[in-house]
Amino acid sequence: MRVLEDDMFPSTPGKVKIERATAMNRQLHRCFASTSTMFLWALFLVAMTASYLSFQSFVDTSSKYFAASWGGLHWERQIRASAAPRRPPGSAAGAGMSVLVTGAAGFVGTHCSLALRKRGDGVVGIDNFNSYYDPSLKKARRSLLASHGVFVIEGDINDGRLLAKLFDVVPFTHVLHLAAQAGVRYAMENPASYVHSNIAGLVTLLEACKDADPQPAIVWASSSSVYGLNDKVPFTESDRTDQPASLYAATKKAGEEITHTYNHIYGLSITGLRFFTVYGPWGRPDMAYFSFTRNILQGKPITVYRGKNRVDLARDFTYIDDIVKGCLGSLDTAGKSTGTGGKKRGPAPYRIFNLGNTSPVTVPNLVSILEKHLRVKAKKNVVEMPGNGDVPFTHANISLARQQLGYKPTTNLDVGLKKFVKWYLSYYGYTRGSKNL
Ligand SMILES: O=C(O)[C@H]1O[C@H](OP(=O)(O)OP(=O)(O)OC[C@H]2O[C@@H](n3ccc(=O)[nH]c3=O)[C@H](O)[C@@H]2O)[C@H](O)[C@@H](O)[C@@H]1O
Repeated sequence: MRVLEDDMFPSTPGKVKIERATAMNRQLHRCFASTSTMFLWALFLVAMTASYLSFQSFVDTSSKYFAASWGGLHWERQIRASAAPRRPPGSAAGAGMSVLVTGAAGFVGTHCSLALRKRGDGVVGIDNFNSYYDPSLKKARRSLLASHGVFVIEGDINDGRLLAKLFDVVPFTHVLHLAAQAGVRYAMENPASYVHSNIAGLVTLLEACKDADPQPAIVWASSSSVYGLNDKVPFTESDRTDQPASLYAATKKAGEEITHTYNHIYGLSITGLRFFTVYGPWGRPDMAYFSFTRNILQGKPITVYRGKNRVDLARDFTYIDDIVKGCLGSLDTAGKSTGTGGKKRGPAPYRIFNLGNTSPVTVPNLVSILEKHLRVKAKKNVVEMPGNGDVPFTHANISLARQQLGYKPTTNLDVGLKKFVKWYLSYYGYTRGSKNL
């Protein structure tokens, strides 16, 4: 510091004060000038950063907006192409349907969409790709559908504007409504999601259908869980369904009542299908057969629930291909809706069918079959069924579906699980005989 001062100031004493003062003024001025320059630079940088950030957020928002957006000529063209039936004119099977499949990237939705497409019907899918379970599986299903010419829109059934637009672009003859919040026990974790999809979403969809001209016929997924605490076996469509054991079941039962209202007031043709624990390739990872398979292969324990008095739980497990036949049979036999311009012109069909397998299997038996096909022993924790909405058993009477839809399940649990395991190993990259199996 000392050295610096000496260097800066001349040694002549008389001049020192003046020169020092002048020098100090210069210094101060320089200093002031550089501070204000720095201040200006700082201001400039702040302004640049702020405009960069706001530009970024604009880009983010608009890219989100554009990603979630729909509409436009290209979009409409894709929808029309996907919705167009491809049956040869004059073919024995008739002209072909144009079906809007909700939940098309879901398990049952994918299988039904493919089956419809393969026989020459037009299909447009809609799915919100939510994260209830691994969305990458839903995206893989969407790719499979795309490879067969089925276009799946990413959108929510709660979006009334989107639905109105869809009916504007395509006069769908049928709606296969499979979008839902599924899962019995998850309702205790996230009750609102059941109300959002199974109640509010359903009403939004029905509103769009009732306003559509022509009105489509609707086939939709109810559930075996509506039988709730009913203990009269096998479960028949006319049995009591006013004692649900879970919120999930209650929302499905509400769906049956809500669809009845739209049938009664607006003349919508309605078919509700009570599915019984559907399983198979491309299935739902939240279901027991799927999560058991995953855990068994990873050497992790599985929890097997048991009923009161050590009674095993049982389900009327139904293979996906049988369910698909039931869904297509329902679409084929659904009578027309009768309303136009939101007004009913006459009575329209209202039907409810069980789609089950008619031979319940206990959960421990399910585990044994999986062990056999996986060639791995399960580590089982057997615990008493918690009070979480589960019911001890299900068993379908399918006489009505057999009679009216020609529904006849042909795959037993052993055969069905063998097919599931084959798919699972291939999809998740396991190779028999290698060290990963
Ligand atoms: O048929 C139906 O209506 C319903 O079928 C299934 O519900 P659920 O039968 O409970 O099917 P899983 O969750 O696969 O359970 C099957 C059986 O395994 C048992 N389980 C489940 C999970 C577990 O960790 N351990 C276990 O023992 C359950 O108690 C049940 O008895 C579906 O998840 C519902 O979406 C569908 O509506």
